[in-house]
Amino acid sequence: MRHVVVLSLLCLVRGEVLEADQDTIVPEDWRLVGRVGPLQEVELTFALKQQNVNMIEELLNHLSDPDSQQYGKYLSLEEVASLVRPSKETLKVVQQWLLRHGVHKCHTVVTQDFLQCVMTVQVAEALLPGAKFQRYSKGSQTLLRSATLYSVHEDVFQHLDFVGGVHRFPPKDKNISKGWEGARRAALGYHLGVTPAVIRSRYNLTAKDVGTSGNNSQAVAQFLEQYYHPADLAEFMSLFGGGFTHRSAVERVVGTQGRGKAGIEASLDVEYIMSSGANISTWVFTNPGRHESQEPFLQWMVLLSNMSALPWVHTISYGDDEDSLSEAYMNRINTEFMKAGLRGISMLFASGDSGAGCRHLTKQSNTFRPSFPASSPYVTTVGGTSFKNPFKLSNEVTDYISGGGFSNIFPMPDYQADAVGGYLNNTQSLPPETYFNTSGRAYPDMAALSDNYWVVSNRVPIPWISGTSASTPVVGGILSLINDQRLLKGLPPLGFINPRLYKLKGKGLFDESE
Ligand SMILES: Cc1cc(=O)oc2cc(NC(=O)[C@H](Cc3ccccc3)NC(=O)[C@H](C)NC(=O)[C@H](C)N)ccc12
Ligand SMILES: [Ca+2]
Repeated sequence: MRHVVVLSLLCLVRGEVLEADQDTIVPEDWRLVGRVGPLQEVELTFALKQQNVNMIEELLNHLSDPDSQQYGKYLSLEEVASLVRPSKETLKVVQQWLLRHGVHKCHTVVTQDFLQCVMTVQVAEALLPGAKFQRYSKGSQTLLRSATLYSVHEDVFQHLDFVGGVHRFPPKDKNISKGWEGARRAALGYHLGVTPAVIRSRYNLTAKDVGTSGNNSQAVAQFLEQYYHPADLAEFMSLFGGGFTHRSAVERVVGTQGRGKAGIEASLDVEYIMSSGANISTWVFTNPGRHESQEPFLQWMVLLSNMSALPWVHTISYGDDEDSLSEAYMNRINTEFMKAGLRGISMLFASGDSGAGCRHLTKQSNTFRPSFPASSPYVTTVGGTSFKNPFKLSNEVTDYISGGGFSNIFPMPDYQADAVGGYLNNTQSLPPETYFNTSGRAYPDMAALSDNYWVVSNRVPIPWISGTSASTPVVGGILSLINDQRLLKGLPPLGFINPRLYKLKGKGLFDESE
C-alpha cells in the first residue's frame, strides 16, 4: 500500500505531489506524559475537497461590487450548498476509506464537506500511518497529540483538504496582561467612560436611528467558554439605555450557555451591539470546544452554513496568531466566509489588541504577527480609536493597542490595492520591510472607538474596558441599522461590504459634516 505524506510546500518527490499542512513541533512548556492506550478515543475532522471554490470567489466579487449588475443578488443556502458540495467520487472514496477501517461514528453537514468522526487511537493510527498519539501536559491541562508526520493513502489524499485533531498545541499566553493595561489607564486618570449615550452621540445616531423593520437581526459569536448573562444585559440597559428605544434581552441563543461566571468579552459584545444596533433582534452563538486548543471557528462557520435563516450581521471579537493555524484550515474557513458573503451576510472581526504583534524569529530578528480571521480577505476587520481629548466627544485618533498589519498568507485583494498602495507610497518612516508583507491582505478596514468603555458583567458596572472587542460590535450595530433601512425600502442587505467600502474611499465612514 502506498501513501502520500501531507506536507506544506508543493514539491515533487518520485513523481508524487506532496502538500504541506503538518506542524509537529511540541512547545517546550508541554511535557510528554506517555503513550496513549490503543482503545482510548480521539475525534478527528476530515475536510473533504469542495467543488467550485475559485468560482465562488469570483461570484462573491460580483455580488458585493456596487457597480456590478449582480450586486445584492444573493444566493439561498441550498444554492450555495449545491455549488460547493464535494463530488460524488470524493464522497465515495472518503466514506469507503473510513468504513474499511471500521470508522462509522461520524457526523456530517448539509454541504457534506465535513466529517467529524470518533475512533480509537488504534484505528486513527491505522488510518494515518506515521501518527503516534501521546499524552502531553502543561499545568492542569492535558492533550492527546501526535508529534510525528503522518501520511494519507494516495487514493484518498487528493479528496481531502486536511485532517484536524492530530497536531498543534495552544499558543503561549501573551505577556501583556489586561490587568496591567487597566491599571495604567486608570493611573492616567481617565474617568469619563464610553457608554451607549456617548457612542450614539459621537456617531450621530438620533432617536430615530433604531431598528424598525421587524425582519432584521444581528449576532455576536462567543468562544472559549465566554458567556453573557441575561441579568447583566438587563442591568446594563437599565443603567445606560436611557434616551433610545432598545431591547433588554437577547432574542435567541444558539448553543448552550454555560453556568459559570459571565465573561467580559461576551458581556461587552452583547451590550454594545444592542446599543448601536438598538431595537434590533439579537442572537448569540455560543460555541463550545476547541480546534487544536483554540476557537473552533470552522465548526461555527459550518454551523452557520447549515442554517437556512441567519442574522445579516455577525461580529466576532476573537482571533489567533496567523502562524498558529494551518494554511489548509484557514483556507477552509475563508471558503465558509465566502459562502456567507454569497448569502448577503456581513462578517465583522476585531483586529486584535496587540498592535502589529511581534514574533521572535531568532534572537536578533523579529517580525510583526498578523491575527486570523482579522487577516482574511473575505471579512471586514474593525480596528480601534480613542478620543483625541479623552474627556470630550472629540475627534478620534488611532488607539495605540489597535491590531493591524498585513497577512503573511493571503494576498492583497483587488478591492484594497489602491488604498493600501497609496498608504505605502505616501507614508513616511514605515517599519523595515522585513517586518511585514507589503503584498498581503492589509487590515483593519474601518475603525471605531475602542477605549474606556463601561460594561456590566456579573452584575457589576466596570469602567475602563478597552479593545477592538468594543469597537467591533458598535460597528456591527451601525451596519444593522443601515440594513434595517435597506430592508424597509425593499433593498438587499449590505452583505460583504469591503468592495463597496473601498470604492467609497472613506466617504462612507464619516458623516458629511466631518
Ligand atoms: C477584562 C478586559 C479588560 C479590558 O480592558 O479589555 C479586555 C479585552 C478583551 N478582549 C480582547 O482583548 C480580545 C481582542 C482580540 C484579540 C485577538 C483578535 C481579535 C480580538 N479578545 C480576546 O482576547 C478573546 C477573548 N480571546 C481570544 O481571541 C484568544 C486570544 N484567542 C477581554 C477582556 C478585557
Ligand atoms: Ca445619523
